[in-house]
Amino acid sequence: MTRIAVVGGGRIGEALVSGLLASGRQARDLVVTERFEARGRELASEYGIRVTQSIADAAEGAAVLVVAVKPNDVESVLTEVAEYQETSDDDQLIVSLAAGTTTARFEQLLPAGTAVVRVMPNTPMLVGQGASAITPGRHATAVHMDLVEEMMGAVGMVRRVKESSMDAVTAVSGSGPAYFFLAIEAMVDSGVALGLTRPVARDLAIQTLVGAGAMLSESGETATELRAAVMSPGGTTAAAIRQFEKDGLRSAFFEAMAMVRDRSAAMGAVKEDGA
Ligand SMILES: NC(=O)C1=CN([C@@H]2O[C@H](COP(=O)(O)OP(=O)(O)OC[C@H]3O[C@@H](n4cnc5c(N)ncnc54)[C@H](OP(=O)(O)O)[C@@H]3O)[C@@H](O)[C@H]2O)C=CC1
Ligand SMILES: O=C(O)[C@@H]1CCC=N1
Repeated sequence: MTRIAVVGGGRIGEALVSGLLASGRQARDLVVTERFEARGRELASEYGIRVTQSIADAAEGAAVLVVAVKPNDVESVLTEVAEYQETSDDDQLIVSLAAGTTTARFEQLLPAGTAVVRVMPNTPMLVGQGASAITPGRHATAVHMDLVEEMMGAVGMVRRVKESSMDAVTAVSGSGPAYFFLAIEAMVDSGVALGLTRPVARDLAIQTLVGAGAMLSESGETATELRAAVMSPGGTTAAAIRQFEKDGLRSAFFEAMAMVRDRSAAMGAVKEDGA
């Protein structure tokens, strides 16, 4: 099976590894590079995978090299990857999970002709429920895209998009889990303020999100139709929705997600001097 090296064993690197193992991929086909030694030991013992501090060590024999470090660390990681590729016969497919960073930026930092596929994943891939968008760099072929689609498809759903859509994808699904986590925090606190115990408020709020999500994905009805079905005329839900609209919840989403788009675009700018 295709050997995958993941550079960066943080939250998203772990989510990918965990999701891939749960989907049936063998631990011997995965290797992680993590510079923080204690974190590396934690991942090795939790998942039974090989963890190394050396990028070259992980890259050797891997068909795919996934870059799962913070955007600020991408340049130093790719410098090491480029050094490795220039001294070896391997020509791995490079898969970027980094927000904002364009395939052009990756190509600038890697040997000429390197195949790059950019992915915007999200953390629910940890439990096989991820949502990813993928887009090819200039040298990625249909075979490379199929390979990445299969890899990310093992941990959730995948859509192919144009690279110009990646900032919007980040606003919807990349950052999206955090919006729902925030909503749950607020619902639990509010339930407690209204007299529920915290465990009861928590269980009810979480199952409500899970159930609503299942209805959205399985019923074939739109969010608007499903919301209307909860809102009895003149009833309790209508009172809540009226207050949310009065407080600008809908426009808060528009503004917050435009902020994500702008932040992602600013991180992605290709350096003019090619440095
Ligand atoms: N978290 C999320 O929900 C999502 C994140 N992403 C993207 O994924 C990437 C990673 O994010 P996230 O996992 O949250 O970040 P983390 O900080 O949790 O993980 C990054 C990890 O990479 C390690 N690292 C950095 N440089 C190297 C190196 N040279 N060699 C080996 N390991 C290295 C870091 O070590 P150290 O701690 O020592 O710095 C850290 O453990 C980012 O680019 C982000 O934009 C994309 C979609 C969703
Ligand atoms: O917050 C971030 O920058 C990353 C990208 C999408 C989700 N987390």
